[in-house]
Amino acid sequence: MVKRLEFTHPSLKGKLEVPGDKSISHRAVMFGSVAEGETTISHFLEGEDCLSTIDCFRKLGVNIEQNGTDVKVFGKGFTGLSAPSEVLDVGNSGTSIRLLLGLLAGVPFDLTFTGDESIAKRPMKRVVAPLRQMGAQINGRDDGNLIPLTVKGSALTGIEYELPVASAQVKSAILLAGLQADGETTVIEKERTRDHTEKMIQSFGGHISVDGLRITVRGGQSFKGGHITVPGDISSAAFWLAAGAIVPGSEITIENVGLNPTRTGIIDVLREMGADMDVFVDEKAGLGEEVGTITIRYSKLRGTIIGGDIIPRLIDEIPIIALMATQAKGQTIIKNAEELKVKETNRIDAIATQLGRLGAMITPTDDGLIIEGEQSLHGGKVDSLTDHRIGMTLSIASLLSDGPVELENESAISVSYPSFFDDLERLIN
Ligand SMILES: O=C(O)C1=C[C@@H](OP(=O)(O)O)[C@@H](O)[C@H](O)C1
Ligand SMILES: C=C(OP(=O)(O)O)C(=O)O
Repeated sequence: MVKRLEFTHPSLKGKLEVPGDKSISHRAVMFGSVAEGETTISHFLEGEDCLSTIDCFRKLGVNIEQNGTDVKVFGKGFTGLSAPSEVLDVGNSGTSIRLLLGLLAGVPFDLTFTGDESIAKRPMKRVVAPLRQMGAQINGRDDGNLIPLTVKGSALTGIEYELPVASAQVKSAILLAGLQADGETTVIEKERTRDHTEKMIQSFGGHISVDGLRITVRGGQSFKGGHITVPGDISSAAFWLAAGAIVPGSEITIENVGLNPTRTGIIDVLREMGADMDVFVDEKAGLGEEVGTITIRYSKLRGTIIGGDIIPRLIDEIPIIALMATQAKGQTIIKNAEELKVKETNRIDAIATQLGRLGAMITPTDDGLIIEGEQSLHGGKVDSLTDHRIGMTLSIASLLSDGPVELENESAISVSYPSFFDDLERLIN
């Protein structure tokens, strides 16, 4: 499908709430399923990725009622899951497969995972290798580096594991396996990554110890269901933060957005680039997750250098940050972001080629991008390459382009933000 995006001197104004956080929505369903008793979830992200997680647990015998953004999970406990008669299909979702491999490595039955064309290219050895060290029996293409993968549920033993990559998915997979392993499991992070799994273990009544970058869980724990209100996803809000900052005449307020410090790298970058922005931390969402309100107004930005330990705190926001940088005064350099190569697409290439089609001068490097500032964009034909974040970045770019933008594969956006174009229309003046 092709979407034609054509705007004449738009400005974006208004208040909105973005859909629920994708990382937290996945984890709420996972913990709700292996907890005892009922879990109710409100402001759940009804995006395709999180629906894939629900679908997998239904196939594992968990009764889940989903009514829009309200979800009720009738937990079965770790021991109540049943052998699926079908293959578990994670669709486009890296978070689903990597976390489920950990969560399910120790169940007493066999299962098979598959997914779409993009997930079939994404590396799985990063989770398969440590899980095998724990005793998991996982087999698949390319010695388990690529799906389809089969898991032959087996007894697990705790390990101490130093993460070779800064990845919350790998950390979470090991911790989730550790919950069913014999003894203790310790993960040592390279750099701090999003800590929603750690917070959720606690809010479901479990125990976890976090000592700097060293995180330990013990096996044999049980969890108790409860209520979870999912904060708005800062990774979705990022598109409006960028649009507000670079589209002349804009002023946007985003309410109830998650402000967990392991996710707020975009706010640090906006400040560094000189954005006109107010951030208020309002309340706790009941998960130990900070929530608040951000207001952003158009202003002239300046280029910056982004690298080091901020990268995991903004990894999914790099496509939209690259677009912001095309409008800033001076050059922007993004480095230490090689992980972008193994997302839904190779995002380093996708950003450079697709924004390049609209006239942006962006040089891909081995671990990031060099972006020239103060560029004017023109219309053209672009492609999301079936990557939701690339699709949304190109849609925001169309607000600045002189001439229509034709976006191919726009439907990918529903992976994380099904109401993206409705919200865009509401904000346009
Ligand atoms: O744990 C999570 O929910 C996620 C972790 C990140 O992936 P990596 O762990 O591969 O960096 C991120 O890119 C993804 O969108 C969601
Ligand atoms: C990388 C992403 O997600 P996942 O790894 O879950 O596919 C993303 O949402 O940008």
